[in-house]
Amino acid sequence: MTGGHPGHLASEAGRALALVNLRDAETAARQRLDPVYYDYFAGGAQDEVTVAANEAAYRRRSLLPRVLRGCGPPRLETTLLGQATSMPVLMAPTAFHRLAWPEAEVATARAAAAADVVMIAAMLSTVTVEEIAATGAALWFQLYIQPDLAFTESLVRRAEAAGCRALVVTVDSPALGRNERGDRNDFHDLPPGVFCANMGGAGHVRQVVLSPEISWSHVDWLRGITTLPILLKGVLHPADARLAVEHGVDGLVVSNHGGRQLDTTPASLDRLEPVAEAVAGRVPLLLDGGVRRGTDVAKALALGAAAVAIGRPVLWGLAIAGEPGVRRVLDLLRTELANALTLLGVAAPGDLTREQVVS
Ligand SMILES: Cc1cc2nc3c(=O)[nH]c(=O)nc-3n(C[C@H](O)[C@H](O)[C@H](O)COP(=O)(O)O)c2cc1C
Ligand SMILES: CC(C)CC(=O)C(=O)O
Repeated sequence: MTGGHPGHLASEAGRALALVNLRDAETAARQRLDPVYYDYFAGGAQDEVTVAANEAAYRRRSLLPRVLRGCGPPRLETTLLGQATSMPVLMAPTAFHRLAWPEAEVATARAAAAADVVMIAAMLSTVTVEEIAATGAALWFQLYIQPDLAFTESLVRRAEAAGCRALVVTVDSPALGRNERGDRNDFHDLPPGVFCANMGGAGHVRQVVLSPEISWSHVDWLRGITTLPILLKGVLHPADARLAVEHGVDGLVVSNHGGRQLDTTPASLDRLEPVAEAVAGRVPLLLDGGVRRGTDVAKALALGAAAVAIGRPVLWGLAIAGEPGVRRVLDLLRTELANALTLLGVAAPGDLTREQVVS
């Protein structure tokens, strides 16, 4: 073999190609990131019990392949709430991409567009939703409903005008989770030049309000002001899933916010079946938290998710190499998922069945 291992290349493309899996991406990102920002991205609430539980839940379950089905190469294309995507994997909304890479969410969105996956753009992005949309990526918009409903409505109108195709309302955040890494690092403010671009205007940047006053009446209000599909992100209890359907919600993201809100909540994967039973197929379910392997995606789909979302791995790819880094993360997961489905003996994600996951 001639030439160096791609890891020896200094270029962004070389660094991206050197990644063999999503776990490598965290290791490589950690080497490049300011330790304070690494801690912000990697960390969770308090003892990080839930952060660990999310990944452990995938390890606890086994996959049961079928043989001799002659399926041919699997087809990964999926449609979610009318949105076509190249695979059942979305980018979860994550705040503050400029802490990872100068082009921030624009680089992330370019990777989403190149990979033909949906990016759920965070309300707390460091470039505006209009700039993110200008990349041509398929976007959904994540919203923290603000007590100032006029301001919240203005954000919804901007997301609609920018072409976002769904609203993802985060409901697990009536307060901020207690991130002790941030306390130790004294990381409580964004550095100069980094700000919540969607919250700006009239010369000042609004503080986000994570309000314990937000209730189902706000969901009803939102339902009344927009025709976009509404998903609630952060539902773990079957009773809440039922209420969501009754309130006209179009989809749910089963999520514990990557273990960053209430610590010691169960692994999101462990809540998928109870929530699926409660909604009984009336709305599609997404799942996030701890998805790091194609086999993880397969397990989530077999247990009832229409798709999964990944949070931190996107940030790791971004921190390593910007757009090519994020593309690499998505390519690796796509290749792993295709390989897993082939080995499972299924032709498409929708052909996975419940009994192919055993405990
Ligand atoms: C650094 C970081 C910032 C996040 N910011 C948001 C946010 O602004 N809004 C939101 O709904 N979820 C946010 N999340 C949660 C993610 O959407 C997602 O639920 C979680 O990251 C999934 O777990 P994973 O990182 O293990 O894939 C954030 C997660 C991380 C790691
Ligand atoms: C600033 C926070 C509200 C963003 C977030 O959701 C998170 O860091 O998990």
